[in-house]
Amino acid sequence: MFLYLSKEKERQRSIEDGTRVSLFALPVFAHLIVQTMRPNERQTLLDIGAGPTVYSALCFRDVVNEVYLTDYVEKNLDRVKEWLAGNTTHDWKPTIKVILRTEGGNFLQQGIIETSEEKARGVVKCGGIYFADVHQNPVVPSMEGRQVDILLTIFTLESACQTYEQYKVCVKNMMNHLRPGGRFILGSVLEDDEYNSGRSVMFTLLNLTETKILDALEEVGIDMGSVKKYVLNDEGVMFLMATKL
Ligand SMILES: C[S@@+](CC[C@H](N)C(=O)[O-])C[C@H]1O[C@@H](n2cnc3c(N)ncnc32)[C@H](O)[C@@H]1O
Repeated sequence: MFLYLSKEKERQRSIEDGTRVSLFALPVFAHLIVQTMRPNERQTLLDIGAGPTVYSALCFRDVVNEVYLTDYVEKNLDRVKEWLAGNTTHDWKPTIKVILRTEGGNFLQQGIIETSEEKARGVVKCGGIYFADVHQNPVVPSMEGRQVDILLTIFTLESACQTYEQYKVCVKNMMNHLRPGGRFILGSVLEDDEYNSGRSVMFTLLNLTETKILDALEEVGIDMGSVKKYVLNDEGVMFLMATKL
């Protein structure tokens, strides 16, 4: 029992490390999208491999009308459904504070944290919470034949794939859910084969270089001239946003 609890704590800490970086990158991309896409061009966002998290809904609450949160693990989807129903045991307020601070907003303003969380719930209520498997086509069976304006996937492909060949197929599968002219947002661990908290290995990962990732995106019709990327060498992660041709 003790071992289980301590593993769970470490898992939580490792997820928090990744989160810190996401909460910097996603609000920046959200801001860029508002500046470059008209409201009617940015109605829908699909997050593939959201896990038990609602970061994308929180960061894009004012950018799109519908957010679809998806994952492979049913338990993760249940956590998100609990949050949507207002029954969550996880306190999202500290996360919302960080997002508001990155956005340059006044997180001390009375009621702003609660309002922001309600807005995020609203966009997920207009969207949905679905099963996804990046190895399948369609990746999200409930959205078969549907394409969204923004497709986002953070730290998912490298944990779901064991070979680079698989990775390229999964990128292709996912891209079928993005409309031409839509934005693709990727967060990836670079040049590492394990996701850890510094003390123990949490997940094994496909070891990816920046070049390999960019090559895979070029093959599936991403406009390479549109790529905006942040490589955080100290953290060993890359975030990028690009347009599908
Ligand atoms: C490291 S977590 C990232 C979660 C979240 N995106 C974040 O930034 O914290 C990787 C996620 O990928 C999901 N995943 C693993 N295999 C998958 C697959 N074949 N299809 C879709 N999602 C998958 C896992 O369930 C997990 O939630």
